[in-house]
Amino acid sequence: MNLKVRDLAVARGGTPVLEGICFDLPAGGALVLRGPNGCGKTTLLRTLAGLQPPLEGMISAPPEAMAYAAHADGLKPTLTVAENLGFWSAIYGGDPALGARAMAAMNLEDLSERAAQTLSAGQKRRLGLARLLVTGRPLWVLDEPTVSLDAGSVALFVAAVRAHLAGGGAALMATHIALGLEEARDLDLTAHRAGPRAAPGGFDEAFA
Ligand SMILES: Nc1ncnc2c1ncn2[C@@H]1O[C@H](COP(=O)(O)OP(=O)(O)OP(=O)(O)O)[C@@H](O)[C@H]1O
Repeated sequence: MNLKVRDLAVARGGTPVLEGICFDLPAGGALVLRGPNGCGKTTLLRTLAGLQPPLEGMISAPPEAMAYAAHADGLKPTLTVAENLGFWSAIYGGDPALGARAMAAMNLEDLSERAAQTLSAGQKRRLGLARLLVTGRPLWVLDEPTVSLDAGSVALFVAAVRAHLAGGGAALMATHIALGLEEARDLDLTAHRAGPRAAPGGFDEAFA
């Protein structure tokens, strides 16, 4: 599935943050959002994933096409690793066999019977990323996916992304690190910071 974004403007807490965002993300492609802390990467990803409405602009793909992995891993703390993946597989209507593949891909097999709440931060993150693999959704929307991961786990993550792209998926992610995913394009958001806007229905509009 191709994702087209045109003239997108997004806000956080009622304040415009970014505007004029345009990009194409074709099947098999990866795009990395770059920009300093607070520039609006998370806000843009949340908007694309359908968690908040855009101020304006067009997003061609529906949220149902996307698997969103936020800062919080969204794990069920009292369920085991295997049960978490089974839970998410059932939610997304995916193939239950994908759970075993996801565990292998993110090196979770030895932890399969451990409750998620007993995992280390990096292990929890690996489980959060394994969740992507059971969704069966074509567009991965990832916010700082490598936080807490060691170098070996970053490599596993990059391999999982590459496999997803090779299968016709696409990935959009915000990260501050160099992933070694050479095929990914960068989108620098610095030039898209939103300027001040007239409030709709304000003095100028009412009396012009
Ligand atoms: N819940 C909130 N209410 C109001 N403003 C918020 C809220 N969350 C974030 N913001 C503000 O919105 C702006 C964009 O934040 P956002 O989290 O999208 O940036 P970011 O580029 O993802 O940052 P970082 O690299 O630090 O993760 C920032 O100025 C931030 O302070």
